[in-house]
Amino acid sequence: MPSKLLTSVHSPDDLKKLSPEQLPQLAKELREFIIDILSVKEGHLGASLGVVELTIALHYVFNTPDDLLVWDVGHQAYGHKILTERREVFHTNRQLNGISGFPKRSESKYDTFGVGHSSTSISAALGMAIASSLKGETDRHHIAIVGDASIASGMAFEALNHAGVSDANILVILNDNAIGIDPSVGALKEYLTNVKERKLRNQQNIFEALNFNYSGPINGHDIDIVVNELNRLKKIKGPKFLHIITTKGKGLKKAEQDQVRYHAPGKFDKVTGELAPKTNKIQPPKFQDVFGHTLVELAKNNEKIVGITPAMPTGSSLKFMMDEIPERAFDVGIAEQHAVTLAAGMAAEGLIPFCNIYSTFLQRAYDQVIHDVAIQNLPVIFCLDRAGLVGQDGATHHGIFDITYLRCIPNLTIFAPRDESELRNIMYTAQFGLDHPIAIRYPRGRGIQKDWQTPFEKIDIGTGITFKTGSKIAILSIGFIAKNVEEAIQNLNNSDKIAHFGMRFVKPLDVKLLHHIFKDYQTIITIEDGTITGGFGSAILEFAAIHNYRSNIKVLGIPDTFIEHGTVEELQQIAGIDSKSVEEILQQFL
Ligand SMILES: Cc1ncc(C[n+]2csc(CCOP(=O)(O)OP(=O)(O)O)c2C)c(N)n1
Ligand SMILES: CC(=O)[C@@H](O)[C@H](O)COP(=O)(O)O
Ligand SMILES: [Mg+2]
Repeated sequence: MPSKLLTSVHSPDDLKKLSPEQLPQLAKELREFIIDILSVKEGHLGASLGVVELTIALHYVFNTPDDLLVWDVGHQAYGHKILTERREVFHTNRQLNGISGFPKRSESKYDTFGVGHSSTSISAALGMAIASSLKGETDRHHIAIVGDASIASGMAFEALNHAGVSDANILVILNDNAIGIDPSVGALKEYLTNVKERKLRNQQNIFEALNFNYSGPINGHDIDIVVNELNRLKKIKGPKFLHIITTKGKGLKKAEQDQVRYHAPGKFDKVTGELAPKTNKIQPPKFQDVFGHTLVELAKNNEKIVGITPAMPTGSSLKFMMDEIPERAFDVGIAEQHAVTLAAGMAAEGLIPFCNIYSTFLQRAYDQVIHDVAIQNLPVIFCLDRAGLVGQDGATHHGIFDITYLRCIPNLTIFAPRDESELRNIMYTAQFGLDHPIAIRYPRGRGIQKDWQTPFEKIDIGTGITFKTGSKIAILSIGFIAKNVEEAIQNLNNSDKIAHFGMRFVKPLDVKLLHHIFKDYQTIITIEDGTITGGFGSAILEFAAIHNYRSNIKVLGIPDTFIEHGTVEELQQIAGIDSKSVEEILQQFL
C-alpha cells in the first residue's frame, strides 16, 4: 500500500493541492512505491528513480495535460504514470493487457507522445509548440525531457538546430546522470562533465550558442530548487534549456552503485536491493553472449575484425570485446545511423566490421544500410540482436520488421541461425570476407545448447537444412522459431507425415532445396517470428509463383498489426506461432 500522501494524489490536480513543504515527503513515497512494485514486477528501475523530484515538480508547476510533457525514450516515466491516474494499475506495467512500459497516447491524455526509441522528444515537442503557435494558443508550454545519452543522438541535434532559430515556446530539460544504459560516451559527454565541474567559461556554452536560454546545472534532487527554476522558466518565452543533474537509481543504494545492472534489474529485494537469486541449473547461453564470446574468439585470430555497438555494449555483449580488445571495439553512443556508415567506411578500407544493432533500432538507419552499405556492396556484417518478439518492451521494440525491410535490398544476404552453433558458424564464415553485406538476425534470450562452444564449421551461403523428412506436409522455418516447430511435431502421433526444413537464408533462398520440397509435398507451411507482410513466407510464395507451383501454402508469422507487450510466449500465442498453435495447424492439414 502506498503511504498517505501518495494515496491522496490521483492526478496532477491533487498534487497541486499540496504545499511545497509536502513535496519531499511525496518524493520519498513515490520512490518507495516504484521500488515496491518493481521488486516483484520487472521493469526499468534506475531511470525512473532518478527523475522522481523532476516528475513531481513538472506536474506541480505546469498545467498538464494542457501543457505538454514529452518524455524521451519513456523508460523514466513511471513516476509520471503513477501521478497521472495510473497508480492503481501500475502493478500491471509491461504485462499482457496491462499498461505499457512507455508513454502511449492511447493510454492516457497525459501521455502526449508515444515513445520507446530515443531522441525523438525535442522534435515532437517542437512540432507541438509550432502547432500551438499556429493555432494561436500562445500560453501553452511544451517540454521535452531528454537524457544525456539520448541528447547526443543525431536526431536530437537536428531538433535543437531547428528549435534554436524558432520562437517556439519550448523547454528542453536535459536530465544529466552521465549514463545511458552503459556509461555515456563521446565529446558531448566530456563537455557536460566540464560544465558540471565548472571548467568552462560562459561563452563556451553549446546550448547558448544554439540560441537557447540556458540555465543550470542545478541539483535535480532538490525539489525546491527544481520547482523554483521551472516557475522562473515558465515566464520566459522562446526556446529554453534547463540542465539538471541527477543520479540514476537514486534512493536504492544498490541501484546507485551498480547503475548498469539496475537499469532493468529484474526482481530484487525491495529493502536491500539484492537481486533475486539465479537458478543453479546449467542453462543454455543467451544468444547475445554467444555473439560476444564468439566475436572475441574470432577477433583474437583476425586483426581486421572490429566490433561496433550504438550504445548497447551490455545488451549486445560487445562489452566482452571492449574489455579484451578495446582498441578494436567501439561504442558510438545512441547513433545507429553513424554506426552503420562507420562500419561501411571501415569495410571500404578492408576491415571486417561486425556491426551489432538491435533489430528494432536498425530501423533508424535504413537509408544507411541501402545507400552506404548495399549499393556499394561493402561486406559489413550486421548482427541484429533482439530479432522477433521481445516481450515486455512491446510494440516499439519488437524486432519483427527486419526480414521484410531487408529482403528488398539488393546485394544483402540475410541469415537466421536456428541455434547457438549456427550463430557461431555464420560469424566464422562471414569473417573470411563475403562479397556482400550480410544481416544475421537472432532473438532475445537463451538458445537451446548447453554445450554451445562447438568447433567452427563454414556454412555454404544460400543453403538450408533438412531437419526431418515426411510423407505429406513440409514445414519451412527460419531461425530459432524452428524450436516451436520441433516441439509441435513431437506432440503429434502421426509425425512421420511431416517434414521440417530449416531454411536459414531468407536471401539467397536455397532454390535447389525448394524445388525438391515443392515437387515432393503438396502442402507447405512457412513460419517466421517476423511480420507476414513481405517476410520469409512471402519469399516462398514468390518462389512458387515464379516457378508455377500450385501447392497449398500457408504462411505463419506476425499478422499485419502492432503486437503489444507481454511475455514472448503469450505474444507468440497471439500471433499463432507458439508450439501449441503450430501443432493445431499441422493437425488441420493432416
Ligand atoms: C534509437 C534507440 N537506440 C537505443 C535505445 C536503447 N536505450 C534505451 S534507454 C537508453 C539509454 C538512455 O540514456 P539517457 O538518455 O541518458 O537516459 P537515462 O536512462 O540515463 O535516463 C538506450 C541506449 C533506444 N531506446 N532507442
Ligand atoms: C528502454 C530501452 O530501449 C532499453 O532499455 C531496452 O528495454 C533494452 O532491451 P533489452 O532488455 O532487451 O536489452
Ligand atoms: Mg542518462
